Amino acid sequence: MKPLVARGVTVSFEGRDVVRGVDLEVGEGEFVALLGSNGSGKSTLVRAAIGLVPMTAGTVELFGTPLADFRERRRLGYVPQRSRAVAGVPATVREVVASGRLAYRPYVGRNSSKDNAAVAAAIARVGLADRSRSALDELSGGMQQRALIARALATQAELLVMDEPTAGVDHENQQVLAELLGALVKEGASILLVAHELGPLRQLIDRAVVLDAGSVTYEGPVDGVVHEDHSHVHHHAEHERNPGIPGEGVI
Ligand SMILES: Nc1ncnc2c1ncn2[C@@H]1O[C@H](COP(=O)(O)OP(=O)(O)OP(=O)(O)O)[C@@H](O)[C@H]1O
Repeated sequence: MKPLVARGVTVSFEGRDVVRGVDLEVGEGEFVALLGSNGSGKSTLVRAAIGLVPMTAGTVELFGTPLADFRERRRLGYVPQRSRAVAGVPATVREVVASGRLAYRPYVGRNSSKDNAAVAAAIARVGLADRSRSALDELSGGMQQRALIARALATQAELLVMDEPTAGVDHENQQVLAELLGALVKEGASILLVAHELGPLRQLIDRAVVLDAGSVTYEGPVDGVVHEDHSHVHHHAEHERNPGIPGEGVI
């Protein structure tokens, strides 16, 4: 059963279509990259596909179940854009990762030893064992990103949806991320990754989908993607409109 099948997805904000009738699939064990410039609708599309943003039109099935009936949230690991997730959150690495286990709890209560073991394993896996008590906002961008990934790992998700995990992350951390994601795919995970630039992740991608102004303009091997870094053109325009916003993809 395919982890994700989306058909004809349209999302409108204030009467403007920012995603226009997009089809998107992620097969079992597949690593799909969703590429495109700033504002092309990538985040909105993936957020709609997992039910975080309402669709104006279209259908989505997660693991063969229509989105509206999908209850197995634990099968899904969402790694939001770092800025969206981290801004103003004083939590420690451990707390953030432990929040990934909430889907397993039948009611609010203490963590079980199984929860604690899953949290510790996920933190170790991303190489943050010695930082688990650090506040997230004291860590580097790359470490924050790894903590967010650990949260998704702690849920033992089958489909990981990651929004720009490489944005603002140095090359060494991108390499760590590539190794980690490569290992997860080998273990059978499916991944939908939103990105501007793929860096060391490029070699892992099975299929690329390019969005432009809310529509798919390319789908196929990553080597066939042209003008991948046209994003910078838009990117600068975005910054001029939002001069207070620092860094790549930090909106
Ligand atoms: N909640 C919202 N309300 C109104 N407009 C929105 C909202 N979220 C996104 N938009 C607009 O929708 C368009 C697509 O945004 P989206 O974040 O999906 O693009 P993106 O391709 O992911 O870009 P980025 O790389 O900057 O995240 C943009 O013009 C954005 O301003």
